[in-house]
Amino acid sequence: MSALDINNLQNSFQEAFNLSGSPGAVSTSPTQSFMNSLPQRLSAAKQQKVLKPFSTGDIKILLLENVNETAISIFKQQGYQVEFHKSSLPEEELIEKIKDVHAIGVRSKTKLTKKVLEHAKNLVCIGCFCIGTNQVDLDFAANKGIAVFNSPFSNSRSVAELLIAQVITLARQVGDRSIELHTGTWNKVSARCWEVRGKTLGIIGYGHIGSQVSVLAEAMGMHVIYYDIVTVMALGTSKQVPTLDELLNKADFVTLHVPETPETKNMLSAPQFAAMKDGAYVINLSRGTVVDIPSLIQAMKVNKIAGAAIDVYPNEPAKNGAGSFNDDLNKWTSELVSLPNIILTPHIGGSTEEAQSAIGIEVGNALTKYINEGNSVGSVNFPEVSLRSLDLDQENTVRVLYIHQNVPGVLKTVNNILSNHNIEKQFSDSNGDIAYLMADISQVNQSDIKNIYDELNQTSSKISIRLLY
Ligand SMILES: NC(=O)C1=CN([C@@H]2O[C@H](COP(=O)(O)OP(=O)(O)OC[C@H]3O[C@@H](n4cnc5c(N)ncnc54)[C@H](O)[C@@H]3O)[C@@H](O)[C@H]2O)C=CC1
Ligand SMILES: O=C(O)C(=O)COP(=O)(O)O
Repeated sequence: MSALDINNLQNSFQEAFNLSGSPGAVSTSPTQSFMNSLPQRLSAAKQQKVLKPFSTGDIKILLLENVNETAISIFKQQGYQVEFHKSSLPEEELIEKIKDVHAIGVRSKTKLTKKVLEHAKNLVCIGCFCIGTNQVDLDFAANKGIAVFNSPFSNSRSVAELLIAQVITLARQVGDRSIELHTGTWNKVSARCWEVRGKTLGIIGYGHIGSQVSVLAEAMGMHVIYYDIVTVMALGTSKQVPTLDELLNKADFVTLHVPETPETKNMLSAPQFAAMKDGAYVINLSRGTVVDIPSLIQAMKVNKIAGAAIDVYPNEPAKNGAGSFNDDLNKWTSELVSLPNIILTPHIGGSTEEAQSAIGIEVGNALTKYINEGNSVGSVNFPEVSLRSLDLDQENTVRVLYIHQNVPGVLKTVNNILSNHNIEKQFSDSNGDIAYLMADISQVNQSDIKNIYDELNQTSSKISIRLLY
């Protein structure tokens, strides 16, 4: 089913959206219900405490951190209710708002921790409108039946291009010359300014971004070496080196493109700076936890490191504005800004029109397909399950979405519950402790729907259930 076809999937019913409190007798007919006005249906549902067909107009989405308008437009086309904020929210406000919504869209700043997610009563999915997903407690979300989606490479090129700009900017001390001239000082120098041709770029993390960087750097005549925890195919004439130390010993420029994990925390600290060539340059466009900034400051003060470009920080301000990047946030900020040849950018690696627009479309469509169809393809914490579209021409067909613990015997129990009906199609997959079964069943009468729901709800390994029709 395409994103546009999803518009048609209105005859659906979803207890997980919790529009009507606990389930009671089913009283609305699926075909008639979509024709009713939303306020009518809502008020009927509230009074009778019935399970009722789901309408996209009931879905509430909270979008934070200036998620792109392409996503807003996709959600509005579906008729979802969209609440949009330009910045992230303080934790207490986030907790208040997350209680009510069915989906939330964030970028890299908003932390969706266990503490926050515990308050989410209706949440079925999270969209990270970026690459990184370290800001979300993925395991906790999965165990709560909340699928998380991201955009794995829509901003990779933007990051790689910025890295190339930073390599040349550092090699030529462009930042310092620009600051000087802004304040009226003409300082024409060539000492310790270099071409990048023939120099060695060391890439730590040769994934989507690192490998793109490799191609661009070689086009400028740089030699490329890289270090990664897995063996990755070398592009062009680049070479993988077996240890981080070897990379640090050989590279003129060291650039980081690893995710935030416990293993990458302070990956560059005092011993690693000591292992680098005298006069090397460091660039961090990955995550603020990966470089130990006080050690970097020290290495720059003794001229071990000739320059650095930093885009990401352990603590980043919640919103744009003057005075927000200061020592209250990161204790060393004033020391960092006073160093020569240091380029500081406010986490803009992925911030281009092209990237943001593409991310909005990609994640917007992924959330829509999950909400409307149960299709979890692309999820980072869930089994990836999809079925072709629900056959709307076929009367009395219901899609069962059953998220459960991955333990023996579940399929037997579930199929036993579904066995009075014709199982048209079914797909099930697991990812660690979580499993997800999707089935389209036909020959289901209105009165059967509540029974199916109740029986599935009593199964011991159930995490969450949605029924769409
Ligand atoms: N500054 C910005 O605006 C942006 C920052 N990022 C950051 O860049 C990171 C990398 O992005 P992608 O290249 O798309 O990720 P990716 O997942 O395609 O590649 C990451 C690579 O790092 C490697 N790796 C993981 N742990 C490692 C370790 N301990 N040592 C060495 N290698 C290790 C992986 O094997 C993989 O090849 C993201 O996780 C995100 O944190 C991404 C986009 C924009
Ligand atoms: O894509 C990523 O992981 C990034 O770091 C970019 O984050 P942002 O969308 O700019 O908050």
